Amino acid sequence: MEAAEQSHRSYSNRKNELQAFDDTKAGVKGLVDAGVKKIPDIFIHPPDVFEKNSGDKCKDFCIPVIDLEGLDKDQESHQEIVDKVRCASETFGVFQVVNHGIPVNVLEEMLHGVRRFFEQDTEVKKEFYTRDYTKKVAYHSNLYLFSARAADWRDTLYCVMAPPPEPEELPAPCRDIQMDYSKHVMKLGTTLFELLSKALQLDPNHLQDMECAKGLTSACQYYPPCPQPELTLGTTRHTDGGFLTVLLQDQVGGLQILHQDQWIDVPPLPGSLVVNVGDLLQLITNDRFKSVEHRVVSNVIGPRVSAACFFSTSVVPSTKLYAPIKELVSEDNPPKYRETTVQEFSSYAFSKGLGGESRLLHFRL
Ligand SMILES: O=C(O)CCC(=O)C(=O)O
Ligand SMILES: [Fe+2]
Repeated sequence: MEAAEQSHRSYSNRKNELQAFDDTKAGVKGLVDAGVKKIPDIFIHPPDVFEKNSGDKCKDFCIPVIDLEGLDKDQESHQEIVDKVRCASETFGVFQVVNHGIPVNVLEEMLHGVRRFFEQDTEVKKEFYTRDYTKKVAYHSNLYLFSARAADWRDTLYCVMAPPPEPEELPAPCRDIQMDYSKHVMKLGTTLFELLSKALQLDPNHLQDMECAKGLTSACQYYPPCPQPELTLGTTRHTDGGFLTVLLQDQVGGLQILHQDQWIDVPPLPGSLVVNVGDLLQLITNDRFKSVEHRVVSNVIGPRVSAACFFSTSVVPSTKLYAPIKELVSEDNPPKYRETTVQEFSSYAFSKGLGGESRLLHFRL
C-alpha cells in the first residue's frame, strides 16, 4: 500500500473510532464497565509524553503548602502568608492551601457528588452528553476528542457556576453540593485575589475590581482505573486559561506540574485545595506570576475524582479589556502583552486545545 493511502486509511479509521466512542455517550467509564483490558488505539499517547518524570528528584521541589489559619491573627502572620503566596506564584505558579475555611465535610461531599454523577445509570447520564459548548451544563469525554493527538482516559462534567445556574439545571446527583461548594469557592476566591493583590503591592481590591473573581466554571473530572496507564494520560499537559484555578482532588494522586523541565507530583493532602495561576493572571501581571503547566497521569487504581473551579469570565459577555496592570510595568519592564478581552483569549485558547505551545505567545508584543 502507498504510504499516503495508508496514512489516509489510518486517519479515517481513527476518525471512525473516535466517532464510535463519542456515539456511545458512555465515556471512558463505559469502556471500563465493559471490561476492556487493552486500551483502544485512540487513547495511546506518543511515547515522548512520558519523558522527564522527576522520579526521586521530586523530593527536591516541594510544592508550597500555605496555611491560611493565621490570616486574621495578627499583622505579622498575615504578611507571612502574603509573602508565601508571592513566592509560590512567582516560582511555581501553584500552591496548596490548608485551613482555607471550606469545611472538610463539604469537600468530601463534593467529591462524593462528582462520583455519584458519573456512577449513576448510564442511560440517565447520557441526557447530559453534549459537545454544544454554549450549554451551561455539559457532560462528555475529552473536550478536544476530535482534534487532539490522543484521547485522555477521563470523563468530564462542565458547569457554569457564576453567574449561578438555577439549581434544576444541574444534574440531581450533585446539584445541592455543587451549589454549596461553589459558594464556598467564590468566598475563598475573594480571599485569594486579595492576597494576590497584596503580593503584587497593589490595593487589596485591585484584582477583584478587575473582575477576576466574578465568573466561575467548574470541571468535575472522573478518571476510571486504567488497565495500561503507561500508554495514556488522564489529562494532557496544559495551562488553565482563566485567572486562577481552585482544584479539589481525592486521595488517589496523579496530578503533576512541570517545573524546571521536570514533572513533579502534587501529592494529595487531606483537606487541602490546589491553587494555580492561569494564563490571564500571567498576562495581567506581565509574567510576574506564572501560569503552570500541569497534567494528570493514569493509574491502575481508581476511579480518581477531582473538581476544578476556574475563575474566568469567559461565559459572561463583556468587552472589558485586559492588559498588563499599569502599576506593574515601567520603562525597564515594558508591557509584554497586548490588550485583549477574556472572550477573545478564551476562544483562542479553545481553538488551540491542550498540549501545544503557550497560548500566551499569540498575545505577546
Ligand atoms: O484532575 C485534576 O487534578 C486536574 C484537572 C485539570 O487540570 C483541569 O481540569 O484543568
Ligand atoms: Fe488544568
